[in-house]
Amino acid sequence: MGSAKISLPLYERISLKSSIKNAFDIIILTLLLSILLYRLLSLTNHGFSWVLAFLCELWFTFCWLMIMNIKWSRVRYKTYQDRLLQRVAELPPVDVFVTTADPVLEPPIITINTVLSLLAVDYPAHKLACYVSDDGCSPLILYSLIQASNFAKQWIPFCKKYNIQLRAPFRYFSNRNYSTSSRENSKEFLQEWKLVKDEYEKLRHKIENAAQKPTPCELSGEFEAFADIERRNHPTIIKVIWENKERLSGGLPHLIYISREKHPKHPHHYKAGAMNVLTRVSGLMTNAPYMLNVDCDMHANNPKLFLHAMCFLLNSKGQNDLAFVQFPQIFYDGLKDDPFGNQLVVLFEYMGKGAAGLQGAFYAGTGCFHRRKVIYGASPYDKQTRRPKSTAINENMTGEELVQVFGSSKEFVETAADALKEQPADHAQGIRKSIEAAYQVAGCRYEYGSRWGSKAGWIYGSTSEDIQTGLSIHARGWKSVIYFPEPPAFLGCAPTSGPDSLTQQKRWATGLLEILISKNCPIIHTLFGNLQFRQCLAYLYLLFWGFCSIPELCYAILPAYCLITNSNFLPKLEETACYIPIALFVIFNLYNLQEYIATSQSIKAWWNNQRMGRIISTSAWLFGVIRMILKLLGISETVFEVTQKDQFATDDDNDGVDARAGRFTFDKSPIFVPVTTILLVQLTSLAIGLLGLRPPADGGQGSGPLEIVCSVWLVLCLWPFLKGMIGKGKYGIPLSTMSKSSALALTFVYLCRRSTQMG
Ligand SMILES: O=c1ccn([C@@H]2O[C@H](COP(=O)(O)OP(=O)(O)O[C@H]3O[C@H](CO)[C@@H](O)[C@H](O)[C@H]3O)[C@@H](O)[C@H]2O)c(=O)[nH]1
Ligand SMILES: [Mn+2]
Repeated sequence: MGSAKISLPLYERISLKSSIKNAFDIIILTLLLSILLYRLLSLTNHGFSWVLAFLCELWFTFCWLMIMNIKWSRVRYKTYQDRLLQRVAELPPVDVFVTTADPVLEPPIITINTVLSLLAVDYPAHKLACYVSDDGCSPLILYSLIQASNFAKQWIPFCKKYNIQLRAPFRYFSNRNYSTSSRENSKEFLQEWKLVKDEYEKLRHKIENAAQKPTPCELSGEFEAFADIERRNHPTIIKVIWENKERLSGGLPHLIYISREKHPKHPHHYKAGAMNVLTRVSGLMTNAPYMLNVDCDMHANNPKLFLHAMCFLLNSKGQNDLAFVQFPQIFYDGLKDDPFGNQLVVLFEYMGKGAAGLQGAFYAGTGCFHRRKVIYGASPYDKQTRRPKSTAINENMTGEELVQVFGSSKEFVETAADALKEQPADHAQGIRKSIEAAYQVAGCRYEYGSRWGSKAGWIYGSTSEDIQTGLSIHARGWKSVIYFPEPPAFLGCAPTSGPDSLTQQKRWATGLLEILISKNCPIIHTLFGNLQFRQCLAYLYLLFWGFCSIPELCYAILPAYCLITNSNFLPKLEETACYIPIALFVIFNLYNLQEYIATSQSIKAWWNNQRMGRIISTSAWLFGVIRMILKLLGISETVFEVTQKDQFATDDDNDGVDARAGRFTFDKSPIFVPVTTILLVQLTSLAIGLLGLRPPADGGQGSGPLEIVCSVWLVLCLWPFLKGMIGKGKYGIPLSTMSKSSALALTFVYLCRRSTQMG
């Protein structure tokens, strides 16, 4: 092996700068600034609506600047796996974490498919350990994992022998189109295929049957710990389901089940808490220098994904300050044309790759490889001094300092010291030797008096623990990348209903605002830490999502207000200035549409996303703000509401998916009130405007066609709600929501009318 080869980089970073796109960004910015200027110059001739419009547009311009900041430095990467295998004699160990929280919302069959896909990746099995955290403390999950590990003994050799690409069995067996190679058509293969498929079907039935029963099996033996326990009040349960004792590279990786202790009196910090328990228990058992974390619904879709990640993490040149490798969240069996705007393709393509071109990609909570020492709170080396940038947590800490940060478990603190020094773990005694210590560090009181959740591990205090944790990593000066391999590394489930998407967005908005008002605010990290200025702006763009609801709401109400009061907030068609908003509207939407087309999505998907954008910002994000205020006032705590995961196609086609699946459904939740109200207000104002019921205009400033166009556009955006007004059952807006919204809409119309009479 020549030394020239050794020095070849394992990945390449390619800039995606596009001057055409930048030109359009600038055109849009110029138009926004022109509107602002026009409003300032004509402020004296106009009243309240003009000022409000100005303030909203000021906010939109600010947001646009932040968006430009992210998009202007987009990068993509390319990895060289062949060089990796030439360069490293031995691949490093990786601990894999899977989190699940509710056996009903997250069916175990989905979780075990994720686990099976990860156990079967192309990576030496004795370097892998898979830890499953079950926050639902469900014997069904343990039962399913035990069954799955038996099946794995057939599944993994089968995948490796025939080099199967899709290693989540439910996906593989529902999709056979690509098995075209001659080997895969041999008689031997077909026989084995049939055998494995039958075994998988048996496994599936076993789990489905077990799910029907109150308990999956008798709660004795391995399951005794689950007898007489409550989900929110129970001791720790840890089970080593499988240990690769002989440390065979072709064997089955370790598989460990963990349900951490819970007690109503002690906060458990949702997913972040679960991740920290996984971190500690794995530290005791295997202490791999790298860890991969995935949500239970995100199966591995590319068997080489670990090698891709290692190309980044082991590339000596950039190695020193690269903290994590994120893979994008991509969803399988998404509904046609993304009716609920939750497939996030454009978000990852532009914002993900954009942030990667700054200090680093955002951590998205799943599909991410971390360095253990980074999660433990270490800082990167300063290039000049060759010392860690910040001295708080580092490899030279004394035993006492380690205890202050990592808690009182002597065993764990020893492993943490090794992890910080990047010293390989000693596996001689097997993983069961530390089981007692593992019970201790999984206890609900363990973290008191330590720095878990503040300086070490996943950071607490936000329901968007992913962004918060990534931010604290970047704040120490680390970098990160996002990589889009082909085929995608992971595929997961997106929420399959309108309400679920709104709940998810509400949680995100709340969590992001929680970060903004915490001491983890990016502005503080830029002033006093190592967060780069442009990266800070990129974070602010995300953290402000919730606040966008207020200008969006005001701007949505403006055309209606103008139609009802016969005033205007946009220039008249006679004025040349009217071309500014018209041009902005057309160019902005075409620009946005182009991003959907460039990512191979349909025009309908663009339309659905932009319309969900209006719905989400005026409902879910608004509730995010309300939740944050309630938390600030100490009235209620924020909670992590787990998203329902559905498994679609188990048969050969997915046309079987209900044609109505994309239709919006409603329930009694107050989250539907604002949008319903906006719609009612638009309809009323259009009726007033079109039927000539407007009051006389004040000095020739009456509303014009542009206000009508805005109002009609909004009605089109809120079409699912219009359908909901006449829909029945779950497709209809409940009467209680309708009455609340009607009352609000009537009050609004009345107030508008009164203001004209008084004015
Ligand atoms: O108390 C809890 C709550 C949730 N989870 C797990 O957290 C994961 C994410 O939950 P999900 O309901 O799927 O939320 P999503 O909105 O789909 O998740 C996105 O947003 C979250 C932050 O809001 C991130 O943690 C996720 O990684 C990211 O995919 C799942 O594996 C859950 O099992 C727990 O382990 N414990
Ligand atoms: Mn999810």
